Amino acid sequence: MQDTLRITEVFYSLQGETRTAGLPTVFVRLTGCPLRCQYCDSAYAFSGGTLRTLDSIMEQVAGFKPRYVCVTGGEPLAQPNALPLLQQLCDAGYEVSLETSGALDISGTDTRVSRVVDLKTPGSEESHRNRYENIEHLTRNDQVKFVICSREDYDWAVSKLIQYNLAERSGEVLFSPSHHQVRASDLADWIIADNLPVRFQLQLHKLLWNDEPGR
Ligand SMILES: C[S@@+](CC[C@H](N)C(=O)[O-])C[C@H]1O[C@@H](n2cnc3c(N)ncnc32)[C@H](O)[C@@H]1O
Ligand SMILES: Nc1nc2[nH]cc(C(=O)O)c2c(=O)[nH]1
Ligand code: SF4
Ligand SMILES: [Mg+2]
Repeated sequence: MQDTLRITEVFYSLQGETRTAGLPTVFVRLTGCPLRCQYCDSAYAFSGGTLRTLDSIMEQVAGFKPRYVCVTGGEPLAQPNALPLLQQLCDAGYEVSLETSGALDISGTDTRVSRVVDLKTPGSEESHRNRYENIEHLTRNDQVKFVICSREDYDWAVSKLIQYNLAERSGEVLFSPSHHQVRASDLADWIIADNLPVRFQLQLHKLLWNDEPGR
C-alpha cells in the first residue's frame, strides 16, 4: 500500500498571502484540522476530501509546471505523510511553503520549506493551542503570521513580537487583518504609528475572487 494523504483540493492560483503574494502558485489543501479558529475561511476542508497517493499528487502538481507550491489545509501537519510530501516537492525543485497553525511540531519538516507559522491570537479562540517550542526552530527561511481580529489582538501580537524577537528570528513577520473583523486601514495605521518591523498583508485572493474555494 502506497503512502496516502487526504486531500481537499489541488489548484493553481495567485498566492494571496505571505512573502510570495502575487506569484502563481499551486495549492495543495490537506483535509482535517484539530483547531477551530472562529474566523476560519477553510472550514470546508475540515472533513471529506479524497485519499490520494503521493505519486498522484506529485503528478497533478507537475501538470501545472509551477515554480511555487503551497501546502495548506486544514492543518497539513496533522497528517504524518505531509512530511514526505514536502520533501518530494522540494526534491522536484519547487519553492515550497507550508501554512501551519503551529499547534503541531514543525521541527520534522524539510529545511528547504518556508514554514508560515500562524501564532494564534486570543481573538482566534485557539491561542491556548500555540506550541511555543516551535519558535526555537524558526530560521530566516520561515515566516510568522498573526491574524488580527481587534486592537487587543494587535497589542498581544506586538508583545509576542518583542518577547520572542520574531523579526530577527524569522525571515518575515506578517500582520494580517482577520477578514471583515478589523478594518485593514486601522491595522495599517497602527503598524505605521508603532514603526513595527513587520509586513502588513491582505488576502489578495479575497479581493480578486471574494471567497471562492479553489481560488
Ligand atoms: C486556512 S489556514 C490553513 C493552514 C493552518 N491551519 C493555519 O491556520 O495556518 C491558512 C491561513 O489562513 C488564515 N485565515 C483563515 N481564515 C482567515 C480569515 N477569515 N481572515 C484572515 N486570515 C484567515 C489562517 O489564519 C492561516 O494563516
Ligand atoms: N489564492 C489563494 N492564496 C492563498 N493563500 C493562502 C490560502 C489558503 O486558503 O490557505 C490561499 C487560497 O485559498 N487562495
Ligand atoms: S488552524 Fe487553520 S485550518 Fe484550522 S481552524 Fe484555524 S485557520 Fe482554519
Ligand atoms: Mg483560502
